[in-house]
Amino acid sequence: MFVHIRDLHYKYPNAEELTIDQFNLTINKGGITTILGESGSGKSTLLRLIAGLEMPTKGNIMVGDDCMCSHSKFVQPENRGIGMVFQDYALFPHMTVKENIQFGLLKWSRKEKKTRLQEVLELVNLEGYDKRYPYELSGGQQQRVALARALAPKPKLLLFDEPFSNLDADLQIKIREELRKILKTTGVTSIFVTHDQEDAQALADNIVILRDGKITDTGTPDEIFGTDCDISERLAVKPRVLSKL
Ligand SMILES: Nc1ncnc2c1ncn2[C@@H]1O[C@H](COP(=O)(O)OP(=O)(O)OP(=O)(O)O)[C@@H](O)[C@H]1O
Repeated sequence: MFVHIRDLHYKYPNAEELTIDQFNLTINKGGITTILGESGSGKSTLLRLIAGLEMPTKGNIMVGDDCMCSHSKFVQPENRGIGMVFQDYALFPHMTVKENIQFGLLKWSRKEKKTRLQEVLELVNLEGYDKRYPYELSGGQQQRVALARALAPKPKLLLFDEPFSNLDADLQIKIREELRKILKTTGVTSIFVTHDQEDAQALADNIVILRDGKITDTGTPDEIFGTDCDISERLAVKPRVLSKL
């Protein structure tokens, strides 16, 4: 599913300034795009707008045939074909891996649910873990369950908000390599937000650099990081924004 963001502006009702300012972006079907920016640059806000959890103040976001603008009605992301993975995994602690993964498959038949559970467990390399509870899993395994749960309903678009920030450095490298392979196998369009340049470089087909709610640069990882130019200047958030955190 392609994503087309046109002239997007967003201001929180209680804020004085725009958090997202004249943002334009097209993401092709099947692509992996990373939004890279420092704390306070507007990454999570942008992701919430794409998910339809906030509506634009101005401009619009097309996710496939679905257009969101200032007067759109709220629709649950999963009903728009959008899956989300957060940094804290957001697994239900009282549910097994199987129950967590099948949670979003309410309308599926028993047989379809069983087949899909096996498919996604295989995809994330967790066959045989279906009866475990989240507290019986390592951080990396919990992250893979969160991914399996997001993939289970066959979303057309997957959104990731700092998905690796709770993992240690070695596991982070391993999981992001696995994740890139899984996403390319499924062909799902994906958007990551992160402040981590290595995540952005290792995962993305395309990188968008966000600063104070505006795009300062876009390109492939080679185009963004392949120069001698220090990108910290392009990432730096103005102190006045940081002072609000
Ligand atoms: N509910 C809110 N009301 C008013 N301002 C908000 C609200 N949520 C976030 N902001 C402000 O919007 C700006 C962007 O916040 P956002 O969470 O999108 O940034 P971020 O890049 O995801 O940061 P981080 O990496 O720290 O999560 C910040 O200045 C923040 O203070």
